[in-house]
This record gives sequence, structure tokens and C-alpha cells, in this order.
Amino acid sequence: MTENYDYDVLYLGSGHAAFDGAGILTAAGKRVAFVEEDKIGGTCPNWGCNAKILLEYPVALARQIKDSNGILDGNGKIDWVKNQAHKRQVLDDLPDILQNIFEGLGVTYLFGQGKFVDAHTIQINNQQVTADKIVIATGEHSHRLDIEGRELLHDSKDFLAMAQMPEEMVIIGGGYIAMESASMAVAAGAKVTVILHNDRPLSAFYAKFVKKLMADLEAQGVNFIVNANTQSVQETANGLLVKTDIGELKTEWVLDATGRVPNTQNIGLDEIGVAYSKHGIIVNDHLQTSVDNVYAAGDVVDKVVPKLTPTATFESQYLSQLFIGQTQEAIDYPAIATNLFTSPRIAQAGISVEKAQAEPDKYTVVEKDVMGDWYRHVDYEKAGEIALVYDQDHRLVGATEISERAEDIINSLLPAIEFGYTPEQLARLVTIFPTIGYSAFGELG
Ligand SMILES: Cc1cc2nc3c(=O)[nH]c(=O)nc-3n(C[C@H](O)[C@H](O)[C@H](O)COP(=O)(O)OP(=O)(O)OC[C@H]3O[C@@H](n4cnc5c(N)ncnc54)[C@H](O)[C@@H]3O)c2cc1C
Ligand SMILES: NC(=O)c1ccc[n+]([C@@H]2O[C@H](COP(=O)([O-])OP(=O)(O)OC[C@H]3O[C@@H](n4cnc5c(N)ncnc54)[C@H](O)[C@@H]3O)[C@@H](O)[C@H]2O)c1
Repeated sequence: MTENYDYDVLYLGSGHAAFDGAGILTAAGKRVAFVEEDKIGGTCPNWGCNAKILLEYPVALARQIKDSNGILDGNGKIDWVKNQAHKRQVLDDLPDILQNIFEGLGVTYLFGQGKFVDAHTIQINNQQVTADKIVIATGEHSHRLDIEGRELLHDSKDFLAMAQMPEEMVIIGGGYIAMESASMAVAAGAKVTVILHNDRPLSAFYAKFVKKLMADLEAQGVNFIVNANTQSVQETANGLLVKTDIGELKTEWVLDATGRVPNTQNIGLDEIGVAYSKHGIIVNDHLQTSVDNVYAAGDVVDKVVPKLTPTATFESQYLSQLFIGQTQEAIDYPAIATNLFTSPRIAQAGISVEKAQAEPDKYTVVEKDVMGDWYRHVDYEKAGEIALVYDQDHRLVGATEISERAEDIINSLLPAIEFGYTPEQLARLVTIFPTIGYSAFGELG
């Protein structure tokens, strides 16, 4: 009987995987609690997406100034100290704002590290609380290389809170965080070296566009060292010395961007029998764990869909609908759009080019240089390419673009990809001209 518990639904964590679905539950009269050991709202608002985009926004502006051939006066120099101050001004109140909103909806916040005592009971400090259903939404933390001098390495949280931009920086890794940080740091004046342990960074993105991005970043001053394993970082009289198996280099600051690790440790999973792997908590197609009343959502889940905020939101809302009986169906993920916030950006959604090329009987790939569209020159852009994936009925099923406006193009095309618009339906979309959204549909012509 659910009345025997303190709460109907309790979330371990208070990030997007928790709060985006909570309103659905409280509206249905459910008693809801979040357990949070750090900042309310989790990674995305505090040291992920929001912090990143505030610091990153001037990068494209600075590039526009430089590429405008003097139309926009000035040198487009980014003042990192002021940039950080602006970020703090916008974000520092967000946890309080979220707390007010959710307490206003009737949600209880319980502060401290939560750990399972049994399948229905969570220990927080000296307190035990019970719930009918418990959702593990503990997210991930940064991976730290196990090398000599690991205590000298920094993570993405440190990067996004960095008071001053160092003159020199080494970034280890070739994922989203490595590339986005390299793009920001070089634009803000740092001498950046990226160490890759292979020669295929950004493995989830179209290889041809990744090569173009790397060439562009190189032209901006980023130095890539490929196929190098970092072995140690040492403090010397002249700064830090980073040693790899193919050489060494001196630097001021080192970012370890070698991935993120699910927060599955020290929360009592083994004690209550919740199964997990190194990729996260193992769930069925209803996001239910190996223990019946325990579910998981967000980055902590072992899943094939990208670990992004909108994915966490989708899962959180799905679980709430499941809990109030609005659905009994398995989770049905839509096409998930993603964007790499570098300059230039790479965005994508739907069937990838690589998958389409591997199945030529099912898909056709059309690639275009987007600079043939006059509108792309409005903001002084110099290069951009799109790859469109069509099925046999000539419906758009996937798209990826490299350009400064790639995220807006892919967002515009997403409804066509998700809902499988026919050419006739597409022709009925009368969008605003002249805009980047209009240009997006122009690419389909
Ligand atoms: C640098 C960076 C940039 C990113 N940029 C983007 C982006 O541009 N777009 C995008 O879509 N995604 C981005 N992401 C990913 C995005 O932040 C995550 O997908 C999203 O935050 C996942 O939400 P979540 O609720 O699953 O986890 P989180 O937001 O990590 O929340 C988990 C919460 O659980 C708490 N917690 C953990 N263990 C316990 C415990 N035992 N007891 C109590 N509380 C606990 C943590 O303190 C945390 O607050 C970025 C991530 C990083 C690191
Ligand atoms: N724009 C966005 O939406 C955005 C931005 C940042 C982060 N994120 C999310 O956060 C997650 C984490 O991002 P991330 O960049 O930390 O991870 P990632 O998994 O994208 O990249 C990790 C990188 O580190 C490399 N690596 C792994 N082990 C290594 C080792 N021992 N030595 C050297 N390199 C090593 C990998 O080859 C890979 O290139 C992503 O999966 C993404 O979902 C999203």
C-alpha cells in the first residue's frame, strides 16, 4: 500500500532526470521527494549545458567580427573574466529558483547523500525515508586518468569555473567536452594542445565532418597530437610537464576530458540487488531496474541513446506518465538531435550517414555545400556542408551539418525527420523568410 510510505516517488538526484517529470506527478496528487547531495538542478544548469553555452556564446560572435572584413569594428577579443562574471550572474540563482518552483508544486528536497537501505528505504545522513517507487537519477562524474600526477588534472567543472584563461592548456580526450573546451579556449586566446589516444575523435559524428572541424580548429591554432597515450603530469619550475608515449610538452593547465562515469557507487545497489554495468544501471524497456519498484533515468542509465539533457527529460516525463497510469507502453525514443558546441558546430539527428552508407538498399545520402545559399553569407560564414539521409520513399530520416548555424538547421529539420513528412507536407510549411529556418528547408529542395 503506497500510503504506508513517506512518499509515492522518491528520486535519488535532483537533475533533469528528476525534476522534468516531477510536475506531472504532483499534478496527479503524488507525494514526491528529491534527495540531493550537491547543487539543486544537477550537472546541466550548474556545470554542464547552461554554464557552457553562456561561456561559449561569445566565440561565434568573435568569429563573426573577425570574418566580417571590418564591417564589424574591433578585434573580437573575449574577456574571460567578464565572461565568467556574466555566467555567474545568470546562473547563480538557478538552484534557488528551481527549489522555489518545485517546493511550490509540493515537492520535498532532502539534502545529503542518499543510499539504499532496502528497496523502499533510503538513508540520508541520520534520517531514513521510505517510498513506494524510487528513481535512481544520480547522473555521472568525470573520469580521471589513473596516471602519475592525476591530482594535477582538472575536469570540465573546473574548466567552466576557471577564473582566468591560462596562456597554455593541454586537453586530453576527443569527445564533446574536449572539443568544446578546445574551441572556447583557443578563441579566448589560449595556446591549446589536444592529445588524442587514437585518430578518430567524436566517434558519434560523421567522420568527414569531424576531419573538417579538426582542420578548422587547427587553422584557429589548436594543435592535435594523435595516437598518444598520456603517461604522467609533473610539476616543474616552469609549469607542468605532460609526458606521453611519443613525447612530452610543457603547459600551464591540463584538462582531463576522457569521459564520464555513471554514479553507481556507494548508493547501495549491490546490497539491494540492482544490476549495473560500467556504462550505468541496467534497465528494461520501461526503465525498470532488476528490482521491481526501483527505476532509473538520465545519464546514470546504461543506454544506446545519447546521454543528453533532452534525453533525461524525455525519460523523466515517460516515467511520470508510467507511474500515474497514463501509459503502460515501453519507452519509445524519438529521433534525438545533438549538437557539438564548437566553432564551427556539428549537429545531427536521425539515421547517421555511416549507417545509411552501410545500407544502400534502404537509404540515399545527399551531400551539399551550403554556401550556395546566399543567406549563409549574412553572418559572414565562410564554409558549411550538410548531409541528408532519405529513405526509399524520399522521406528525410536523418541529417547532419557542419557550420556555425548547424544546431538551428537540425532543430528546424527535426519534425520532418521524426514525423516522416512527405514531400507534399513539406511543401506546405511556409516558414519566415529570410531566416536560417527557411534555409534549412531550402536544403531539401
Ligand atoms: C561539461 C558538460 C556539458 C554538457 N553540455 C550539454 C549540452 O550542451 N547539451 C546537452 O543536452 N547535454 C549536455 N551535457 C549532458 C547533460 O548535462 C546531462 O545529460 C544531464 O545533466 C543529465 O541529467 P541527470 O539528471 O541524469 O544527471 P545530473 O544532472 O548529473 O544530476 C544528478 C544529480 O544527482 C546527484 N547525486 C548523485 N548521487 C547522489 C546521491 N547518492 N545522493 C544524492 N544526490 C546524488 C548529483 O549531485 C546531481 O545533482 C553536458 C554535460 C557536461 C558535463
Ligand atoms: N554538446 C553536448 O550536448 C554535450 C557537451 C558535453 C558533454 N555532453 C555529454 O557528456 C558526455 C560526456 O562527454 P565527454 O566528452 O566527457 O565524453 P565522451 O565519451 O564524448 O568522450 C570521451 C573521449 O575520451 C577519450 N578517451 C577515453 N579514455 C581515454 C584515455 N585513457 N586516454 C585518452 N583519451 C581517452 C575517448 O576516446 C573519447 O574521445 C557525452 O557523452 C555527452 O553525452 C554533451
